[in-house]
Parts: sequence; C-alpha cells; structure tokens
Amino acid sequence: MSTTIYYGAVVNPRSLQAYDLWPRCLLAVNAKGVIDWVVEDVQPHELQDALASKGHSLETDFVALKDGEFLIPGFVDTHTHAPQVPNMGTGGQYQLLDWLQNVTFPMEAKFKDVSFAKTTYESVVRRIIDSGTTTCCYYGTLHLEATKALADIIHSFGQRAFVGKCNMNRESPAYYVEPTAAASVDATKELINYIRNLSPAVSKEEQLVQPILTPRFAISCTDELLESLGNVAKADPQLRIQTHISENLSEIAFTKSLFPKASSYAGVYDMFGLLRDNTVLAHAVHLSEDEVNLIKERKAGISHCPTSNFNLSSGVAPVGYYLDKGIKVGLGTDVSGGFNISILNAIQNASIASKVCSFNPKERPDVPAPVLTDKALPIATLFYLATMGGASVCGLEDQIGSMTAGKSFDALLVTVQNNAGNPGIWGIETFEQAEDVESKVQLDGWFERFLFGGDDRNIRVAQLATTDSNALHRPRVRSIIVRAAISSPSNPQLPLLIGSTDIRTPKVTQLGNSSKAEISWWVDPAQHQFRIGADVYWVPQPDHELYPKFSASLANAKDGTGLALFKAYDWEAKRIEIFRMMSPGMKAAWCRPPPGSKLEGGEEEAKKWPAQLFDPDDPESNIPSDQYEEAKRNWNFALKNFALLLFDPIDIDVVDLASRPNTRIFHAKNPNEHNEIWKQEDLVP
Ligand SMILES: O=c1[nH]c(=O)c2nc[nH]c2[nH]1
Repeated sequence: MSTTIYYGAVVNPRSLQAYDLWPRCLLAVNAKGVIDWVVEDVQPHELQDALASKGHSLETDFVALKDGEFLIPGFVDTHTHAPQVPNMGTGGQYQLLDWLQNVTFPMEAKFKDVSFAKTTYESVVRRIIDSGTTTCCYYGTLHLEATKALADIIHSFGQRAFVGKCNMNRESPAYYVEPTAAASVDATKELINYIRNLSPAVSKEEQLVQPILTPRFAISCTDELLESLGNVAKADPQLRIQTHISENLSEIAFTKSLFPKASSYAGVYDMFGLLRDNTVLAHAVHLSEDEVNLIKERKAGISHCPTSNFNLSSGVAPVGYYLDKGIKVGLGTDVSGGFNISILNAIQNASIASKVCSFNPKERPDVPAPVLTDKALPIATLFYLATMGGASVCGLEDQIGSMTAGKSFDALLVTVQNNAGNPGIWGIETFEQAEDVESKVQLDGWFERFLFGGDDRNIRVAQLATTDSNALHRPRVRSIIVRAAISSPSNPQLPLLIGSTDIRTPKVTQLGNSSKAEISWWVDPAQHQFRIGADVYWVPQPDHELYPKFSASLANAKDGTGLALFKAYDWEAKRIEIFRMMSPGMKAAWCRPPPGSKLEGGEEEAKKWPAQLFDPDDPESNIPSDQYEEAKRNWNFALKNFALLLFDPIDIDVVDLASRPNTRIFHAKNPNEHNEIWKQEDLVP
C-alpha cells in the first residue's frame, strides 16, 4: 500500500477546552499507517495544487469523504473486562462487593475452559472494535492460557491494546483464586513474555499489543503478592500497571482493614511501588485530597468509568476537579459494571456525571481558580477524554489520540447520513442540503449529534478474507480493488472477476493453502451487501516460479467453472493491460521490498523508493536518457512482482436492506443445469 490521501471533514481534539473543526481537510497516511501531513483547510479549487505541492495527484490513492462523513481519532477505552462482556446488562441490583461474588466471579471462572475463552473473546473483541475503540486496556481473568488466547485474538484483529491477567490470591471464592503469590507472579511473567513475543521484530514500545500488570485490586492481593508485583514493575519501568481504586465505600473500608499500615487506599499501591506514571487507576470515585495529591505527584492516570459508577451505585467521580488538579484522565466502559461496550456511551454518561457534580458543588480550597471543577463538562473536554486523555493515561500521547503528523492513523470514519440506519441521529442536514449554513457550524452539529445519539451504525469500517495457515486458521482481511471482469461469449453466466496483488504478499501463500476465499462489498447508496464466495487463482509473470501452479489450475479446470472457459486466453497480455491501467503512483507500489516485511532503514529508506513508474519504452514518458536504465529496471521489477488475482464465483449472497421487508437471496452455482446455472434461494436477511 502506498500513501493514502483523505480529503474531507475532520474533527480533532486540540485541548481540554477546544477542538478543531476542519470541513475540508487534506490528510496523508503513509504505508506504515502513520499520518505524514495534514493541511487543515483546502478549498476544492485548491486541491490539485495542494496535492502537487506534496508530490501527489488525484490519481494516487485518493479517498474523498462523502457529504455527511467525517474522520475523528479512534476511541481509547482505558478500562474494561473482556470476560465480563457475557454478563453485560445484568447485576445492576448489587453494589460492588456483592456483585463480584454473585455475578462476576462465577462468569470469570468459566474462562478456565480455553475453548470457551477463545470463542467468547473472538466476538467480544470484534464488538469492541466495531464500536470504535481502536485502543483498549483489557483485564482478562486469572487464567494464563485464556489470557494468552485473548492477546492472540486482539493481535490477529490488529487492535492496539494492553492485556493483563488478574492477580488475585485472596478474598476470592475457592473456585476462583490463585493458590499462592508465587504462582500468580510466575504466570504473570509468562504472559508478559508471551505477549512481547507476538511481534518480536517490533520494539517493545511500538508493539500494538502490550502486556500490563493487573493486580485486580488491593483486596484480592496479599502483601506478598503486591510486593512481588512491585518488584516486577521496578525491573520493567515501561510495563504499564492497571488496577481499581476507591470505587465503593464498603470496598474502601475493607481495604483499610486489610492494610492498616497504609496511609490510604492510594497509599497501599504506593507502598508497593505500583503507583507511577504509567499506572491506570480505574474509578477513583471517593479519593481524599491527600490521595489526589499523591496520584498527581506520582503522575498516575485515572480511568473515569461513569456508566459503571452509576450502575453499581458506586458514586460520581469528580472528574472536573481531577482535571483542574492536572491529573491525566481517560474514559473507561468498565464492562460489565458498565452495561455498554462503547466509549460513546461513556462520553454520554461522563456528561451526565459532570452535571450531577454541578448540582452539588464542593468546597475545594486546593483549586483556587476552578475551570472544570464541579462544572458540566463541555463537548471539547468529553471528546478529549475519549481520545487524547485516554492516550495520555496509556502513555501513548505521542503515538495516537489526535490527527497530528507523526501519529498513527488510528481513526474512525463516521457517517451521519440517514442511510447509516441509526434512527437516533436521523434527519441531519449535510453540507449540500444546508448551503446557507457555514460548514464549520454544520460539522459541529453533526459531531454533537454523533456523540450523543450515535452508535456503531454510524462508524463505517471497511474488505478479501482468507485463512492463515497457522494453528489458529485465523481469517485475514484486507481491502482490494476489483479492476476488471471478463466473461466468455460461450457462457456469459460464468464471469471471472480480476483483482491484483504483489506475488510476494502473504495472501498468495494463504491462497496456496486454500483456494477458497470470500469478497464482500457494502454498497451504501443501494443499501446492499454482496458476498461472493469464490475459487481464487493468481496469475504471475510466466517465468515466475509460481506460474506452473496457475498453468496446472488452468489445465485441470473442470467444466462448469469460469476458469475452464479461459484455457486458451492470453493471460500475459491481460496482466500487462491491467498493470498499464494503473496510475504511475500505484504502479510504483510494486517496486518496493516485499509488502509486510520489516522496514529496514526506516522512513529515510522509504523515501528512496520510486514514487511513480513510467513505461521506459513509451516515447510519451519522456524519460531522460541518463535515467533510462534505472527506469527500465524499476519497470521490469514491478512487473515481475505484479500478479492478477482471479475470482471464479461459487456462490453469491445478496442482502437488500433498502427493500421493505428486507430480502436476502442466495445464488448457488448449479453447473450441470445449462439453463439455470445460478439457482436462487430466499433466505432470512
Ligand atoms: O468495577 C469493577 N469491576 C471488577 O471486576 C472489579 N474487581 C475489583 N474491583 C472491581 N470493580
């Protein structure tokens, strides 16, 4: 993939007090997924020049957002419990300690069964990603193998995350407790090594999935365990720590009774070296002023979990006060204390929580000039907490959280168009429909409606699925361009779709293991989903070592398949024709080291790759004679790597969500019926 340029509306968190509205922003994302540059305001008539000044054109990978769409940074969930998702929506009649015993521990204990864990975690992580959370701090259970499975799944889905195994060796039921402090620490160390080896070639700091030390809460850990975990943390300053603090009054009283020597709840963690600048403290509802000062001094961060704090009747965290004190704060869903996996819901309840604080302002002599203390938090602050605030709590403020050059493009494409299908924000006027309103005002309106009425239907995500060959057989998905379709006059009902690939990519190996794959489109204006199950073949250059595999597929193609109709076809001519159809910038993508391989030499090396390729033998290319040899070498190298992907459909599943009632028609291939090759069947949509 080369650089992708986005043009359209962007909303960016600038600070706790302000956010940027850029209705016509031009933004480039490089092949490593990092934002290369941002130009905040480019009018349509300036577009060509703005692109040219950056060395691009409209023909390079260019994505124009539609009217009613905008980009925001992905959400950061600083606190959730993956194994509690199956309990979501239950247990609201309890307060914390009873809720743990009656609802939570029985569910978490089930994750001893690793196959149950794998199945559950797959759908949990998928749901969390779909809700717009691009970075998440996950608690697993106390089980090592199940938590490894959680990390594997998150890693395979490509989410940025911190994953921890709960440490709990006391005050937990006999069926769900670790036998000793030593066993707990050994399993923790094994998990840390395991997670860091998921991407051994990437530096610890840049790995998408990282381990996090997770003493569940002070109550569940003996002094011996906390002391050992403190030693693990001391030896590994970069290791993040997550735990709960001061959520519920009975919990606080019990903690004080278990740690009589500690000055306070926060003091317990501090005593064992677990309160530091990369500690994430969940809840913090009832902190004393001394604790607030200690947390500030240690530069630890707070995860504000308003939905859970309301649901378990814990109280209301004075987040405005913490922010005025200069403490880092992010948002957490805290499922299943909280009953919603979406950070949008945490934003909504953080707003309500701050309004509750504003009804009952407290004397705060330590904040002489309050700005947010006991005030209803404005949208700017709520948006900041969900993005930049969360990033800072996770120690990722230089990598994610805003649309800033140099940061990763962890972003959400939001739509407020009616056809997103969310009645909660129906009827919003787009730029085109509201010509007389200034576009910034318009965008601000979209954004506010999305924050308070939006859900995952408003978050567009995009996709070829194949199966990896490792033990997990995990599906791998990427977006592809279908560049052409061909059909034979002898049987037009059996077309082949043609895409392209670099012959060195993993999908070629994956398709070598199983030629079956599926391609899927969502066609927004028509509200149709097309899913095509297909046999897939790749067509490399004829002298490539993989070409005989394609020749054998051709020779063995059975009657009734699309491929059998193209045995005598000039595939090399087609390959070159499709290569020539692409823009010079796109062609250059085939002239780099193997896609997905480690980028040796960093960005400086990447800058040396050709940005555009022209046919050296085409007089119109005007290649200076001293550059001819290099141009020829590049052209030939790219052509050697360029392969066609052929999709020979086996079945087609069409879901029509525009019709009322919705319909779904499954077309299965019936090769022996010459008059009815595609047999249709109605399915429940
Ligand atoms: O909201 C919470 N959820 C939990 O699972 C938990 N464990 C300790 N303290 C907790 N609080």
